[in-house]
Amino acid sequence: KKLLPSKEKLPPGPTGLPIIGNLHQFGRFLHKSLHKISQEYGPVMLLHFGVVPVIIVSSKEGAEEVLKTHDLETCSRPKTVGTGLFTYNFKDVGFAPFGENWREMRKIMVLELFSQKKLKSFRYIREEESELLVKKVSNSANEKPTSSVDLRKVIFSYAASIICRLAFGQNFHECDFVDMERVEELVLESETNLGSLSLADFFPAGWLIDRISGQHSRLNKAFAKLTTFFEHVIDDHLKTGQPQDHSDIISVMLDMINKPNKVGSFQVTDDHLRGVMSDVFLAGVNAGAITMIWTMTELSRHPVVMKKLQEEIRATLGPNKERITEEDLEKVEYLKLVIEETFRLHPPAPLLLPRLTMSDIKIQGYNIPKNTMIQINTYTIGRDPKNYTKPEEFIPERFVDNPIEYKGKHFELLPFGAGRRVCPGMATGIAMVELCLLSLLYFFDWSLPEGMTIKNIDMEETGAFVIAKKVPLELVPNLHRW
Ligand code: HEM
Repeated sequence: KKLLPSKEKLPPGPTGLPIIGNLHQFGRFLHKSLHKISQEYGPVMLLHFGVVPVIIVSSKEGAEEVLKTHDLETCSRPKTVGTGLFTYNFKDVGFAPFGENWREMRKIMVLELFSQKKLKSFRYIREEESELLVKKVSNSANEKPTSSVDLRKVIFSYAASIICRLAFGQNFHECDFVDMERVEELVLESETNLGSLSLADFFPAGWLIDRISGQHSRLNKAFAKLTTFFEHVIDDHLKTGQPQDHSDIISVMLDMINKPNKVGSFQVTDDHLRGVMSDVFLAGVNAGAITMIWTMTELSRHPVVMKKLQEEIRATLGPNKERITEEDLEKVEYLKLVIEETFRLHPPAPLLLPRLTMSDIKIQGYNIPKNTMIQINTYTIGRDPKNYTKPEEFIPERFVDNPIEYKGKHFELLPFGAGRRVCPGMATGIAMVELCLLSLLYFFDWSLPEGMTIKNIDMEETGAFVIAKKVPLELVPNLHRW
């Protein structure tokens, strides 16, 4: 009652139980449970996660109001136990509440990683890593009999190598403190714990149950692994005396930590450095890798689309190319549509990141008080028959001559979010995704492992904020003969 003082014109929602609210109505995946509940209660709902009221928005119009009309009022983030831990007490970008800390960290991140200049100068890293990826897959294709490839491993290793080279200045192919073969385990475990809901988030004495249930210890163990990895990276920078050369974001931030600022101005601390590393490593590797895996999965389930796509790619780029470059990305129109369609059906972060209202606002005519958490369900928006015909089907052609694109201006497709908190890594993420897919589809013909049929392809999901394919995708690569 205290949190929602005005009963006037609140959104509808299912009646909850005392203390636990609506938690008992949720299944394993929040986005799917909320999708189901929204079919009954409509596109703006009020639910209670324990004692915490949460507004769920599941329509294009509602999303536009939250992310565009009320951008300044809704651009803060609520705090949870998991996000506090993995972001070094909200000293990162993704989960920092709106304010100076967020503004300064986002500025540094954009300048050091995502400016036009950086995007251009990091191009050779992305291209080199995609060549290495092709070499790795070729090795399996050259084996006799040809063996299948675990695309999850290969793709995670590709994404992690790019992110770590451009952000941490670290070439993981030559580094002995991280096992690149198992990098996906580190990323997926950290992300799942970061996004997992602790009871302490929803009940006044929930922390006690978290300790008894083991949730507290699980979070801390996963966090310790990630921290150990970061400490190695930082030590490496300190050892080689790099802080002054400003060649990567870690060097730049170490330099800022060592130079105390004038009284009253913003001071970068050790926690800011680790918070940014956490964002870059988890957000940067995970969402991109997951998108590539879902795209290859959907193509394997739709051989007609796969064939059309490969024919278009090979006809456009011509035969016997030695390597794919980012210039080639401009030429392959249908690949972009296939990725858009994958984003629609498998948005990597289906609920985006939660928002917190900073003043009283109205969404679709309902009163939403200050300090209320808002979740936008892009999973439902992507499946809304008002936005898309035959929404459950994978039809990339729906985007032909269609102005909808994914950059945050069209609210029926929001894989990167929109507004002030839109993903700053969008251009890097999309370049990584397109380059990897183009390389895999130009050089190889793909088939399912022996005995497997399209019907057996498992579509089960896993994850918390970011939703991945649970069962690794195994496919057999065959080098394409011209
Ligand atoms: C295909 C790749 C990617 C996808 C689909 C993706 C998706 C997203 C989404 C949905 C959000 C939440 C936006 C919102 O709440 O409105 C987000 C935020 C964010 N992403 Fe990405 N992302 C990708 C790549 C990257 C990369 C490569 C990086 C960094 C290396 C990155 C760093 C971040 C950060 C720091 C935020 C938080 C922004 C803020 O709160 O101000 N992302 N991303």
